[in-house]
Amino acid sequence: MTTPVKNSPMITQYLGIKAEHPETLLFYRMGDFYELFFDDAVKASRLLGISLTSRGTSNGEPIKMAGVPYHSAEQYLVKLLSLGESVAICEQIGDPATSKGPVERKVMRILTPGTVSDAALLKDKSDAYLMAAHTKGSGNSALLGLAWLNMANGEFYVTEVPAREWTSWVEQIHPSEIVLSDRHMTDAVRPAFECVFTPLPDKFFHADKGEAALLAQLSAKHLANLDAEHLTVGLSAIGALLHYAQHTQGQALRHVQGLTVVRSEHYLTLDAATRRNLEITETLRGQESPTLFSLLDGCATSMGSRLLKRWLHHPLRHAATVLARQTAIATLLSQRTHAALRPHLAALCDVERISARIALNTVRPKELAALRDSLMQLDAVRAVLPEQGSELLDMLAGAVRAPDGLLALLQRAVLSEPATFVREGGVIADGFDGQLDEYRGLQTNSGAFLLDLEVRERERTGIAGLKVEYNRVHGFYIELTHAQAKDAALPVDYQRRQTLKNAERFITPELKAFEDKALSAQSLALAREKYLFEQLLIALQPFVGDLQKLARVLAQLDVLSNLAERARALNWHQPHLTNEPCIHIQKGRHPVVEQQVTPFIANDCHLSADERLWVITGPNMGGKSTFMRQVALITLLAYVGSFVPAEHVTLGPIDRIFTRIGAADDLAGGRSTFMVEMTEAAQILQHATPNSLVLMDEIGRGTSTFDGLALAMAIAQSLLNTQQSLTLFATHYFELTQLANTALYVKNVHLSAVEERESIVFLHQVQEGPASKSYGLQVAHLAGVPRAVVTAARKHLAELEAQQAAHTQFDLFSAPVVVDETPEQVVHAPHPLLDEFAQLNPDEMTPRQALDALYALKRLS
Ligand SMILES: Nc1ncnc2c1ncn2[C@@H]1O[C@H](COP(=O)(O)OP(=O)(O)OP(=O)(O)O)[C@@H](O)[C@H]1O
Repeated sequence: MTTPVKNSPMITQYLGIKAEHPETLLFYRMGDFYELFFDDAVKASRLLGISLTSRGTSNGEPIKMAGVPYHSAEQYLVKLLSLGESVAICEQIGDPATSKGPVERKVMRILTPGTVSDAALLKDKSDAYLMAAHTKGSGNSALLGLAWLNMANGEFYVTEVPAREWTSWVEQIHPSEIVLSDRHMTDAVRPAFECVFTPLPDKFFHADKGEAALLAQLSAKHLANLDAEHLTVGLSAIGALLHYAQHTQGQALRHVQGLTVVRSEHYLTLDAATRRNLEITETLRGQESPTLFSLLDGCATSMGSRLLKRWLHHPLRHAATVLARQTAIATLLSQRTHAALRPHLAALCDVERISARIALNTVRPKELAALRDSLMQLDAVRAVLPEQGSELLDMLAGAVRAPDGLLALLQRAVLSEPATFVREGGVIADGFDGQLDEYRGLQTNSGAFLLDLEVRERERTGIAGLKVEYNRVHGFYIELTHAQAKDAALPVDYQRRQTLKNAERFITPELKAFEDKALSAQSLALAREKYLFEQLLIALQPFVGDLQKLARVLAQLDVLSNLAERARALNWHQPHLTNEPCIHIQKGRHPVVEQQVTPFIANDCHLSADERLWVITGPNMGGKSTFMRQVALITLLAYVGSFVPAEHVTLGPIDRIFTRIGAADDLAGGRSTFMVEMTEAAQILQHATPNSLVLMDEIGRGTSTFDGLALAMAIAQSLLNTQQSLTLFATHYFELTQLANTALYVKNVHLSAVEERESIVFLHQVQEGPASKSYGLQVAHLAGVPRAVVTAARKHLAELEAQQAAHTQFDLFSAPVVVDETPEQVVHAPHPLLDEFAQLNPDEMTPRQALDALYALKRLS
């Protein structure tokens, strides 16, 4: 037989609410504290380092309890969210004075890592996205629907892509939280980085419901109006996303007013490995600097910094938009406007996030005051913008306007320096509301009234020493000494209020009426302000859409003027775009490395349909990786619309940048160095096109020499002949430099270095031809490998070279004998092995066959 559970009414209420939020920490408001109970209390005390106590019993057991003060809850919430926890905020909504039993409470909103919008809980310069994902079909044809929302500004996106691109998209968007059907929640779907996964019942991922929710959210009649008529599984993701987002906010998402349908063909694709390798916003070690973003971000506003980050991660393929940005930067530079613009932009508040907070009814009075002050700056911003030269700037300048009526409303409604919270009062401006002015008048004018009353009562009673006074316990009173009270014939309306040792206190009907008014004026004023603030928020709702547009305009101006300033400070130049697939860079530099190394040696790069593949050799530390990355970064920056770190650049249309750089184990993912290397290579071979830029650094290094060489050779040939991509191929396999002798469109270059006694001096110059040697021993010496070891290695090397010379009829490192030379083709003295070699068709060989063929060649030598 089970004994009934004995709980207090309050704990019964708590358990009822908690049952609706089993996975979420419940912050249960009790007076000035948020309390947590039972397991939540244990978890919160561990995560937050707050003390664990107990209060009362449940079922005979002490109830564990931990709490945080209401006024400093934010710091605890920041910590919990950063740890990936979600918190349900349960407020008291009933009046404690009139409640029988526990005061009524309700969960007002749920804070989750992907749905926060409070400025204090978000990073200034980063966006936090909530994403929902769903798939349809299986195998190679499986389709992935992704919808993602930036709760802090209302931006809402959807796309449908092949399901195999899951990791790449998740790493690109980098959401803080991903909502998935509980059917799909497996470890296999988890991407490499930390992210919170929230399972939802499968019924929420329903395309029809998604369509209905989307149309209702955006007040649209048909999907075609939203350019979304082709969506299928994307709608399922949208449905779940909107449901979850509204559920957490406990209200409609009024700031979500549009949908961007993302199409891969709009953007230059950067796969996950490339984003990491190029260190766009995070170094390979996961730090925020030095990165391309940390170098470029001198934006005057947080809105600008966030937009710059988005731009850097989304280079465009639409040349006209890229050109428009370039022209805007050039115009700002030529008219030196960027410097004049900066102080005006720096004075602006975060219009983007404040508009979202207005829509979500979470805006604070000080934010409205900041918004008002920013709107007053807009004329000054517009005044310094160049009048002609860039259509984009003209368009932006035209849009730098406060929405009609908004500024006037804020000026009338909000005090110049309002209090932090409405509950403190002192938010609504004088003159905005007659009733509030009257309540405030009662408080401020009470001193004058009391003095006047005192004079009148002295006259009426003839007692010169009569005093009108106030204390908190007894309120207002007229005070007389015992003698005065006895002697005088007091007016009949004097009622005795209190008798003290030395004095008598009286009250009159007039004073009582005043007291009632004055004492209630303060609380009436507070209540009135709260009401007026709520009304103000309602009145502000229609402005949200225009404010969001204004925020986007200001952010663009900030990014463009920041890119202009950076271009001038860093000596960058405007790239030229052309229709031919090519990358021509003169005197290019690596933007980040050049800040750390002086002098940085600028280098050229020329890739085109006629010169598709550069085989890059040279010593370790020679600068191969730096050179390859700088080519990719210059390409990326050019398609962001920025100027670039090079003297002259001409670029054709580029669809993707692929990088296979560096070897890192993916221990967490259970993949070895070689497996990672081959997976990335496979991705490249499957997706690269003649318009792709491919960077291959030391492919094949992770396995045995022959396997590695065979694979490197076969991959290079495939890129050359099948994908026909623009390729930089850095390698330590000198055998690969032979490719230029047998194939068209290949060029050897090397990073130069000179020997100095036992050591080596790197020149970091890209020069034509293959490297003459690898300088491995000199680099080892430079790195501090003991002299004895280097000397022993030198001996081994001499022996190996002697053996090789005995077995080999040709010297891989010697310069080829040139018989005839044309710009397109170099003809070489025939070699007996080459006939055999020419028979091979690497494109049709498996890596194993390539390896076998290589052994066969070796036996022939
Ligand atoms: N163009 C340059 N001008 C000046 N210094 C450079 C240049 N390129 C590279 N360096 C310097 O050389 C160092 C090594 O460069 P990098 O890593 O690109 O060499 P690497 O040839 O790829 O070496 P490894 O083969 O060992 O990976 C860089 O950290 C930088 O300090």
